[in-house]
Amino acid sequence: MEKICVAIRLRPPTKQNVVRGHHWKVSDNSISLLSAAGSVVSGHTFAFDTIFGADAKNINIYEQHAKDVVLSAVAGFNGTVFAYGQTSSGKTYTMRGSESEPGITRLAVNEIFRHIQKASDREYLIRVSYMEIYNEEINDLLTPDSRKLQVHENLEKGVFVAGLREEIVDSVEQVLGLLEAGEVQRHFGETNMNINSSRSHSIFRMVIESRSKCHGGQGSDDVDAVRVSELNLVDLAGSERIAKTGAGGVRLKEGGHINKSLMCLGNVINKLCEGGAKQGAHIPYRDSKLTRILQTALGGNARTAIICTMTPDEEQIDESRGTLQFASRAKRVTNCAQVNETLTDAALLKRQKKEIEELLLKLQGQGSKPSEELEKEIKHLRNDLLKIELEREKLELELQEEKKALNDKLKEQERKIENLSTMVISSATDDFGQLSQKGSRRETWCPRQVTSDPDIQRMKKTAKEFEAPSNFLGSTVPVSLRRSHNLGLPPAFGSLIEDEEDFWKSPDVLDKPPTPADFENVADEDTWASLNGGHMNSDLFNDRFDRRAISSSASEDSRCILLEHQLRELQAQHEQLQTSFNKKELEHQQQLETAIEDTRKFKDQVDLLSQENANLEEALALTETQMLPPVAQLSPPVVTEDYYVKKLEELVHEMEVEQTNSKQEKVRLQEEVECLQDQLQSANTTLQQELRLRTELEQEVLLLREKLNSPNIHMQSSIHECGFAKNLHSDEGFRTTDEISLSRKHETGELEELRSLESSDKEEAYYEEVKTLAPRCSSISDMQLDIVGIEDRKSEIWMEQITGIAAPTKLIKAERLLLANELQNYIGALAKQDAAISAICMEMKEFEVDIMNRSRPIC
Ligand SMILES: Nc1ncnc2c1ncn2[C@@H]1O[C@H](COP(=O)(O)OP(=O)(O)OP(=O)(O)O)[C@@H](O)[C@H]1O
Repeated sequence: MEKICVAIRLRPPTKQNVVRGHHWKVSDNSISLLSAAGSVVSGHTFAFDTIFGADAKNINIYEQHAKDVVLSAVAGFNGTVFAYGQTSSGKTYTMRGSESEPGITRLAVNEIFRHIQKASDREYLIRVSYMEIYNEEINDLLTPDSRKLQVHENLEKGVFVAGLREEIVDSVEQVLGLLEAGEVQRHFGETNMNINSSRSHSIFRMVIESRSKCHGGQGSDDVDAVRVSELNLVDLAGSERIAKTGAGGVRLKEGGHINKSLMCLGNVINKLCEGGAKQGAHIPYRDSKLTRILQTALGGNARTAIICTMTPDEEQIDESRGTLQFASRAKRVTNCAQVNETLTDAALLKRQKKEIEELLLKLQGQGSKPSEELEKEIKHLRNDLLKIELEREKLELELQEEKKALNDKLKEQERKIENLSTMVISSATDDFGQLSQKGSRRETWCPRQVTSDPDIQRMKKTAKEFEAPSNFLGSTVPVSLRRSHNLGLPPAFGSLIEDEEDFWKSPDVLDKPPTPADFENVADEDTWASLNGGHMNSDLFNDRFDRRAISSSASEDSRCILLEHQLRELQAQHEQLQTSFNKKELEHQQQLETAIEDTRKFKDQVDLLSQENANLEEALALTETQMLPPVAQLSPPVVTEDYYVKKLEELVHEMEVEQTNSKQEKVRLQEEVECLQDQLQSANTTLQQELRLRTELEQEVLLLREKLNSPNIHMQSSIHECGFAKNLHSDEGFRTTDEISLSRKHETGELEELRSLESSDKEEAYYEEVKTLAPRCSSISDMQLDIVGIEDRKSEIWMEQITGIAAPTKLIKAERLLLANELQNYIGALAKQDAAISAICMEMKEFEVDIMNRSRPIC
């Protein structure tokens, strides 16, 4: 047994910098309402396990308050986390959150998948569903067309929503996708208090199934047990005051439904915290869809955490107080959570098989002792069977008793209807046919003074008429009503009385009305009230008949109408009883069937174990016979011939099974060989590819080597070319022409133009110019001067050329370095390829050996 965990979350105020009147103050784990002066308002201090202030983040709330419930759900306990509070207090903010601050739902989903991925010993299957309760109708948020779903309950599933879609999921992303899709379908709307107010309660459910990964192996007994738990993450719609939300039309209707269902939730919590569940009192889960769906979470087999959200605003003090009161009650509710583990049929069989094997082993090891154990086991099972049978009988008896009681009730109702029918008829007859005979009847049963007025006497006699029906409630003596409280008067009858009021006020009519003590034989008032459909005023009962007596035939008509009305109501009651009787009968029938089914199963188990026991005893006898000394063996065999025949047949059967198995194994091995051959072939292909790649790489390396050598040659030839050109200029007989042209160029300033030309083109341009300008040279001195200039210029150009070559040389060197690195990398890659190829070769060899081994004929 554990209590529901309740935490309070205070959202930030909606208005900043307001004048401080009454306000809430949090200190440690308690919250109090303070007046403007700062004193605590009496009766307004509430204590809780945790109170989260306005600066708390969703992650803090999850870690401290919801995480345990989520992890318990992974471990097989049912769990529910829900947010409760008035509108706009931050429920959706807490449960759904935002992109920047994910809420409890997202954090829980992440946690579950993180946990599952880490778990190495169990495997999990997760299903999710998402529904909303809108205007007291259940809609499937994952299937928009699925509306108005119904809640059902059965022994196997407990309370469930029929037709709700469940999606199997295997990743956080998939769940978040479904959540988003569901959110789109959910009903939100704008009110004065919240621009995006939830108009429905939403329930996001994760069903977590898990089982041990080593099922089928040796080890724990419970390896095949399956755990199934549910985690409900609920975002409730908030309670609202119509005056504040300004709801009208659709919003008004929604608000009504929201408030009603929250009231039902409050009622359930109230009943539970008063200890109703323990005392077996009725808990009104069925009053709303919300409480019905959350039934397990409230006082049932589940761990539950509630986050009560509230706003600190002064205008919302009443609502916040309501939330705190709800929270205080909720934290007193106790749940009884346990791991939900089920055994599949296969697992059950396996467990039993294992038990038998163990028993056999013991039998072999310890002589006859295990058979005692077996007997014990059988006894135990028989006891269980007996218990179940007893329970079934009890149920049958109960059913019969209930049937009888209902039948009796029905009969009684029928009798009453009959009586009333008779009364209706007789009253009509009395009124119109037998008025003249009334004078001869008994005066009165009322011990009071009677007037001499003939009308009044007639009235009294008519009152006796009511007393008369001898079969009224099976009594033959006069009956009256016990007056204790006023049950109200039907309007038609009321008006009748008003008409005659003056008459009754007259002191001559009656002295005093009779008191209950005046009557010895009285009928129960409730019976009378039920006969009259709860409308009869017992104070007026006696008077009614007196007044009727003196009233006209119209009042007799009213009586007829009244009786007919009662008759109709009784018939309705009768029908109701009949329906409930049928329902009860059906329920009992179902219970009976279940009990019979259980009994049958147990019987089967007992038979199985008895059979097993018999076999074991036979086997034991046989072993003992075989172990007898040779002389003893000469004595007549303990086991019959039939037994041997049976054993032989079994042996033959076993061999046949083994043969079939070995055939299947052969086929499987052949398939495996084929598969391995395929693998070999693909490995061969890979090898070919690797070899081709290797050749390519080698070629590439060669090319790179060539490339590395080539820049040297190029550089040397460039240098050589430069030197050669210099020599050429000094040796050739162009000098004069050059000198002339250059001196001319100096004169004309055209040499400057030449200098700006690219160094490679400079020489050529220079000679061209020399050729063109030569005829223009006239004096030798000029020529001599020019020769000096030309020489200087030439050496300048050569220097430029040499400097020009230095830069490419540097580049080439860098390139060479790069290429060397690249080459190194290629060589490394080549080595890796070599290693891979040798590994593949090794693997291939292993495959071949394996294939050889497997292809050997099976002995
Ligand atoms: N702790 C908080 N911190 C910051 N903002 C908050 C906090 N709680 C709520 N809010 C803001 O207040 C507004 C109303 O919150 P929310 O919609 O979660 O309220 P609600 O209780 O779900 O209301 P309803 O019942 O009407 O759906 C939102 O804009 C939300 O961002």
